[in-house]
Amino acid sequence: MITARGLYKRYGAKVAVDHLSFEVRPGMVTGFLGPNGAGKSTTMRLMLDLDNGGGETLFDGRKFGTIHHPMREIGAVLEAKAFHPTRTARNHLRMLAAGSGIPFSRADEVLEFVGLSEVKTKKPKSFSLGMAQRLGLAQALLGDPTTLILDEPANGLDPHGIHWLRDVLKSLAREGRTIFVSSHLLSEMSLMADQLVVIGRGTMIYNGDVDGFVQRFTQSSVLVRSPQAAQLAEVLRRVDGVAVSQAPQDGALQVSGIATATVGELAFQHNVMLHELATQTASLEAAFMSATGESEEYVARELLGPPGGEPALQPGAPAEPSAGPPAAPPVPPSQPGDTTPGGAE
Ligand SMILES: Nc1ncnc2c1ncn2[C@@H]1O[C@H](COP(=O)(O)OP(=O)(O)OP(=O)(O)O)[C@@H](O)[C@H]1O
Repeated sequence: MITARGLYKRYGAKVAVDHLSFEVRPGMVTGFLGPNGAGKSTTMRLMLDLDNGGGETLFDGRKFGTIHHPMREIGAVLEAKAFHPTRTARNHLRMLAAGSGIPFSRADEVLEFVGLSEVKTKKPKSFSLGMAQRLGLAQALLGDPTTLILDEPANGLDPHGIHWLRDVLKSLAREGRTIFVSSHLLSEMSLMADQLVVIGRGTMIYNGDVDGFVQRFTQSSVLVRSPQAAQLAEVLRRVDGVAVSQAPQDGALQVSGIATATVGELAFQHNVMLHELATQTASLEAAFMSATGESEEYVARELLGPPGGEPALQPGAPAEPSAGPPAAPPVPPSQPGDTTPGGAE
């Protein structure tokens, strides 16, 4: 169990993490979400005593600094490529193992586990980002820790790698470990996480289960198909607070502001035949956009105006807010579920 209390960090006048308190429970995966610059990495660094700031974090009731061999209790990956520049992958892990009283044989075990056995005698500087992520996870698992803290571990992994990572983290959680993982891949997070901590501009937006987050920040709707759709739409529009729209292609009704069961009851009462009646729940991505839209700090702006018109932003001109880093260059269409406007850190 991780207990974070009053975490606080300021860079000059900028408050990066603003009195964050939350718990991360064992036996499940807790996702850590927030827009770019929300303070996720800073929070993780504070939790691991890698940054000076306010507040405290307890791991099963103990502060990080008081744990004798932290690697054997807490495995962390905060930066994908933080490896020794000249050692091989295996020697890098052996060196860390030696410092924590972990047998050398464990290095080969974890390399095998993450699928890097074939390249264990290669230097990590030649590794792709995805391979580096795998080595980072191997490093985190070296001491067979009960707690894992991972910052963007899916970054750079291919679809197979992402699928593999999800299975690994879920099964590690099922073994009773505490898993705290940040990611921008929301579709992935919706498949992986049980609980969420969502922050924006350093402050808490939501702390609870995934379904609760989606329910709180989106509105579910009801999909209805009926040969008497027009008649049913008329009935539904008479109900207070209900909005009905009809798809021009197939005549399906999209109804909001009413429970699915009530739609079924009204159809029955008015002798309307139904071919389909389904609750449509919004995605985690939709909930994230709605929950964090206000707290998005770094918002990409269009570089080019309409064809033939004035550019909206001259190349090289500063983007607001002026206190932040330079405007992100235009990015290609993002992956499904990827809300990162400008890529990783
Ligand atoms: N060393 C630093 N000096 C000054 N400001 C910093 C420093 N590190 C982070 N910040 C600022 O603190 C805020 C939080 O940054 P942080 O990297 O923790 O966010 P994040 O949620 O991890 O972002 P991302 O999703 O882009 O990785 C940002 O506004 C960032 O610019």
